[in-house]
Amino acid sequence: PMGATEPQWVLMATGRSPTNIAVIKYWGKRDEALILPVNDSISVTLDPDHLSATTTVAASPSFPSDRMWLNGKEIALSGGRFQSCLREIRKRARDVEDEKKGIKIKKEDWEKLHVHIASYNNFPTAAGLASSAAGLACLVFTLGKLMNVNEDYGELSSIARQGSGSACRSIYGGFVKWCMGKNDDGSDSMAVQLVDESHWDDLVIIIAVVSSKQKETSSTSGMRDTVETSPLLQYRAQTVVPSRILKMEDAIKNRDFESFARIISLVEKWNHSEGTPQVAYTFDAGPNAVLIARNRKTATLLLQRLLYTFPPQENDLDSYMLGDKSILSDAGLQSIADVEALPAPPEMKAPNQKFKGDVSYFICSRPGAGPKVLTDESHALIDSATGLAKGV
Ligand SMILES: Nc1ncnc2c1ncn2[C@@H]1O[C@H](COP(=O)(O)OP(=O)(O)OP(=O)(O)O)[C@@H](O)[C@H]1O
Ligand SMILES: C[C@@](O)(CCOP(=O)(O)OP(=O)(O)O)CC(=O)O
Repeated sequence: PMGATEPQWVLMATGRSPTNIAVIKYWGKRDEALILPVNDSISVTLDPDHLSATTTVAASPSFPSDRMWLNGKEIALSGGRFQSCLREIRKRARDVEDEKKGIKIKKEDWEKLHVHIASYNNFPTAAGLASSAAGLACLVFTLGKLMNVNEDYGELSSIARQGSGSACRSIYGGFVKWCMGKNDDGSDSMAVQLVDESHWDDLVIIIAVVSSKQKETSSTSGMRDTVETSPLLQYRAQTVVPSRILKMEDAIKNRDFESFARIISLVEKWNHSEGTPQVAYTFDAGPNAVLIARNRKTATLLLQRLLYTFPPQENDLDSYMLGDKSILSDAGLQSIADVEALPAPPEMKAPNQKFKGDVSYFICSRPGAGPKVLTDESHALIDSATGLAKGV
């Protein structure tokens, strides 16, 4: 029933996708348009409760064009990456029937139907916290649901890859490997799940957000510069990464924190003084540190050290720790007074080194699950009556 005289309908789907943090980084492309990398990479997916994108996609015969709102502001969909994702999902669209709403869409109708997309990130966008990974994975996953796409997750990851490379890894939970592939058309460049989020669930991941300002250099242009100017990148891609990928896969499968931490380096002093690594750390293309503690107990000891050294600027602990706030009480830190009473860590040689205000806030997270559909209509970001983003 798509005639102009019929009452117009709006069909919607809402999904939520996690971010991921690479422990073996993707850096450098061999094909810019298809987003094909020069090396394999491995990441851990973060709990979507703490860091995720939520996206509603809507289709209606009354929409004259495709439109998108990100965090309440309309943005252009004309970019090649958004267009690739839309095109690839549309190509795979199938018949959809919603009996309750009396909507019937034939496979071939999808070519003519336009979509409205509204997305919201529950963390800062374009600040080096992989918003593009969560965002593009969520767009592809949710469009796929709306259009009843039947492809397996490998295929979806390959489409998400064309939106942003790291997005292909956010299609799965747990630990994920992006296999670079060999084919020129990118058909074998996709992500696979190594283990799900329950495999190594005592890991605690604390992100120190040093700056949530928009980065000056995007990963896209940063890695382009590296490809063009660094004679070392080839050596990394061809020699360093392949052997590390194997070691990292073994470390993950065996929950071998020592190997895992050695590969991505150490939180130097403490790990040295303990003799065996307690915490691993990694950075993406930005200033924010991602700290990975081997278990909850270690995470509380880490947090005491972090808050001793980086006390909050404002006298408010609640806004200083986002995500899983319960880590604060586990560490015995209920109030600013508790933070002020923290003793200097024994391994610290210059105990007066405190850097108030250097960290904006922390986010406490853990390995998390992959994308999912949010069926409860209250999560929808598009108003089904108007077809427009809510609250704009
Ligand atoms: N929820 C979303 N839905 C769709 N697109 C998004 C979403 N969030 C971010 N993006 C896209 O990703 C871009 C930001 O990506 P960019 O790579 O610059 O930053 P980042 O992903 O936060 O950092 P990095 O990838 O280096 O960790 C935005 O300008 C927008 O185009
Ligand atoms: C440092 C990284 O986070 C780089 C991520 O780069 P993007 O995936 O954001 O780049 P594009 O493919 O150009 O969109 C490392 C990683 O996630 O593996």
